[in-house]
Amino acid sequence: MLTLLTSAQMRKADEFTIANKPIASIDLMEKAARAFVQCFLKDEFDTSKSVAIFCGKGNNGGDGLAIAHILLANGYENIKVYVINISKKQSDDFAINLQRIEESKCKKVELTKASELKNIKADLIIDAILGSGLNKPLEGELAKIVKAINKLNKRIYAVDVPTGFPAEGKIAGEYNGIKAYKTICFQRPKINFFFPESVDATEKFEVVEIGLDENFIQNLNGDFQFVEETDVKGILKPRKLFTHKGIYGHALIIAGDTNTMGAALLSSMACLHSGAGLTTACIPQSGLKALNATLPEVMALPRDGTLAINNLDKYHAIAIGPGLGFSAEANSLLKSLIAHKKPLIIDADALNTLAENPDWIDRIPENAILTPHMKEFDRLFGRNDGWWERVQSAKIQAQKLNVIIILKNQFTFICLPSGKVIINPTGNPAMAQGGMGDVLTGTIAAFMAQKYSSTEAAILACFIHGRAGDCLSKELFVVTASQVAQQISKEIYKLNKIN
Ligand SMILES: NC(=O)C1=CN([C@@H]2O[C@H](COP(=O)(O)OP(=O)(O)OC[C@H]3O[C@@H](n4cnc5c(N)ncnc54)[C@H](OP(=O)(O)O)[C@@H]3O)[C@@H](O)[C@H]2O)[C@@H](O)CC1
Ligand SMILES: Nc1ncnc2c1ncn2[C@@H]1O[C@H](COP(=O)(O)OP(=O)(O)O)[C@@H](O)[C@H]1O
Repeated sequence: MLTLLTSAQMRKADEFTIANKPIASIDLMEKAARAFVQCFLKDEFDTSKSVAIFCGKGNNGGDGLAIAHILLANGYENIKVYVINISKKQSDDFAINLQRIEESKCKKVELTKASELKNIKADLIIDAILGSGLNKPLEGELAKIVKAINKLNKRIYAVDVPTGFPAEGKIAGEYNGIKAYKTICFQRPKINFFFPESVDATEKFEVVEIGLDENFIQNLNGDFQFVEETDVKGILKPRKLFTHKGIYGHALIIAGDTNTMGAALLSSMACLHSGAGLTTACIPQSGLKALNATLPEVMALPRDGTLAINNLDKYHAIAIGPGLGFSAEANSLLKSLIAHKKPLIIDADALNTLAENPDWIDRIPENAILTPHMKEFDRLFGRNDGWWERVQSAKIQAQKLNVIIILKNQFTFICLPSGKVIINPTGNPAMAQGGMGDVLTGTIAAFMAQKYSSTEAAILACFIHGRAGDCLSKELFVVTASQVAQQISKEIYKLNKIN
């Protein structure tokens, strides 16, 4: 699991590396600039293009100056550096690199006013005005300069973080910073890149390694962690010889209503393909035919208004909610399940039922998993102004209630009772279609039935669900929830095989 860093922690990692490795601060900057250029050249190999590099006077600006130097050495002849005179202060490494630029053939001008930008005719722009040192919103002439740079309408590459975009913390109001095509950031992605608001600041980002001390970074107490394929491989267990269906647990999916039977089918299908030994779908009578016709492996537990919780003892994991609707029976089932202390997943309509019965929330069993999307989360725990606030709130609730909150989005945030937030990197917009969350719920239920811990089940399910969508989307514009459900077994197989 990769630990993500705040800007303050990044500075600590920087200081530690300089103090403990044989590398001086200016050489670390040079290394960062080289790593940036290497990445930049993968996209931009036409050295006849002209490049305008906008530099502030801190270390981000220092990087920009070093990048100018290295690009010149790589055959880019038409480089011009614009030093933005926004402050009297300058960092030591900026000063050293400025001296180097002044001694080179690189063209350099000082820029104080947005109006001076009118005549700039570069093919490409590199933004090195402000990086992780941003400590207040952009305003005054600097805001005007940034606006004018955006208006040049050229492809912008940002160094480490686009100027004006906070690397972490609340993203306030309307974004007025640099709108980059790509941000090439150092050692770790910025936490805020995982929130939807970042689309205004950068279309994409790429992380380059600059040689900071990895041991030190991993031992920092970072709240945010990032799942890697190796983590998933480390958790997944192979199916052993002589095992039988009883070993892999019995999952119960309480889902579906007259008009939303599909949700129950999708969840149950995903549960089957994710390896539960037995899957039972608790559905309305009206859905029996559909279930038997489409998923013959799944058993049915019809809901006829008399279902009682003592029928549920034999199940190893219970998921409730997909397409469940809002009946008195569904209400009382959820209420009694909460008291039942079984491995539990609460999704969709069951989350909305919880929101209408807030006094049940405190009684949710330990390590239960809640899988809200943004709207369901806000209904449950109150409105949030932006994603930073929402994830902070999910983090607090997961700790307070001792549950796992899987806050779903393009990047899904798995908030643990320990206060850690695990970011899932898989998944893509081809998956933005109804039923996808039902599939995730079935997958989590299957892993819980197979006796993975709630945390493991959450990590495995989110990663593999997204990976299935990623694999399918290589040749499909949109992937359906059924396709993802059916792909899951293949993805588990691939991950297990290479173990
Ligand atoms: N591992 C690492 O960490 C490495 C980091 N490296 C690089 O260092 C970068 C961080 O550099 P940095 O700390 O010097 O900050 P930077 O972003 O250049 O800002 C400078 C000054 O700007 C000012 N300022 C802030 N907000 C403002 C505003 N809204 N409007 C106007 N002014 C504003 C503020 O001055 P103040 O307000 O305090 O007077 C601040 O001190 C990082 O992004 C990466 O590129 C690599 O070189 C190597 C390894
Ligand atoms: N743009 C996207 N990128 C990655 N994953 C996505 C994207 N859009 C949707 N998903 C995934 O699809 C699922 C959608 O869940 P949800 O909104 O509950 O769907 P539904 O209610 O239709 O079943 C989540 O797991 C989410 O992470």
